[in-house]
Amino acid sequence: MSAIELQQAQVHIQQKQVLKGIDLIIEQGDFVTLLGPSGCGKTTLLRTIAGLQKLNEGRIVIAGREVASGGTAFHMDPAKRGVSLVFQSYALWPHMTVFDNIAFGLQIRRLTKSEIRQRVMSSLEKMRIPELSDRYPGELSGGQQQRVAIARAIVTSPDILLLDEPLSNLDAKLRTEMRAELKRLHRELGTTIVYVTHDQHEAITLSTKVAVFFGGELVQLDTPRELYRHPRTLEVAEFIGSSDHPLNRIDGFARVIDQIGIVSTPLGDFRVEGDALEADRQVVLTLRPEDMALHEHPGERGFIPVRVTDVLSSGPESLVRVEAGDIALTARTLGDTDYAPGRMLYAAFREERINLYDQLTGHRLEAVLYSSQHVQWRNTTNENRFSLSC
Ligand SMILES: Nc1ncnc2c1ncn2[C@@H]1O[C@H](COP(=O)(O)OP(=O)(O)OP(=O)(O)O)[C@@H](O)[C@H]1O
Repeated sequence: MSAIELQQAQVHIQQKQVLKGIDLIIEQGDFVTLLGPSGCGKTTLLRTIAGLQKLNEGRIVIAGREVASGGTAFHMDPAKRGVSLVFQSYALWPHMTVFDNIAFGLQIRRLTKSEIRQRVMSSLEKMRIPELSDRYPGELSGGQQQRVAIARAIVTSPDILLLDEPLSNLDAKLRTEMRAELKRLHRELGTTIVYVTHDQHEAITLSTKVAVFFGGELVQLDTPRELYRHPRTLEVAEFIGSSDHPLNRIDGFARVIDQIGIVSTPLGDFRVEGDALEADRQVVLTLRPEDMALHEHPGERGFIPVRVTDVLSSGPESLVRVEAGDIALTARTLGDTDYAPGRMLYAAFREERINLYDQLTGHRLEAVLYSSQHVQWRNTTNENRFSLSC
């Protein structure tokens, strides 16, 4: 039985369709991150699962029980859904001690005093802050307040924990620390976690699966590794790993010649195997900066000559920006690389990491590309071209 199942979930807010028919299955014990740019509907989806937002169309099923249905206008009370929500703002009561903040949810369940004490302290221990139990929220740092908010959410042993950008108010160092804590907590509790963030680094390091949203639609649900390696659309490819390490994009034209699939690009021809090349079409090849190596010599495999434009070094790694004719490319290298602008180098691609997209639809084509081992270097008038030899 899945932990959460959304079927064609639609939500309208003030005449606007904020969620456009979401189909999403979250398995028990998963740590699923809802990721996407600001305004794509992540928080709305979390609030709809929690029951703080009404569903207009579709169904939501939690642990086998229907909790919301657009068709029958059924809406189960949030308190009965077996979920616990932690907000971005910690929402602690300032006039209560940490202990009382956490105990509050248990007191209304009519547990005995000793049961409450035992559960509150166990929850504080899980968050590694038992010594803070008598303090007031105003006496705590941001990171400590966030730990208390999470301790309060787990004290009722919910089956599902919903976290809405819980780390966004913390500084970078604390955020890294809390990420590790959340990962540990997930491992130890085995609770299903649904986590909202627009920070892709956070999504990739924390989650068992990432759900990527654009404009109220779920575009891809995958493991972090698959999402990074095989983004389903160009939009997802650009979004994942974008800001610091821009994706390399090369336009091409795919066709079949003598039953061999070929993609012609300004950098040369690639041989393609796959079932997606039945018709001539404009395509885009993408390659991450770490999948392009730079060499000082041309080698035997027909590396592509490139000219260095600049180098951005951050110490542990360097981004080397180069040009191959009109095409700008970025390579990511380990260490403090230093090439003078204008220097000629030779680029080699990890072909198995190249993704191919239909330029018109932006969808990824199922295809495998081969370049160097099938391509012979040809010294033509245009030094950036190399040609196919099969
Ligand atoms: N109460 C509301 N009134 C009007 N519009 C709303 C309301 N809540 C959400 N919206 C709209 O719904 C869309 C999705 O909002 P939502 O907060 O779910 O996005 P988000 O992906 O979580 O964004 P962020 O990362 O900025 O928090 C936005 O266009 C937002 O303006």
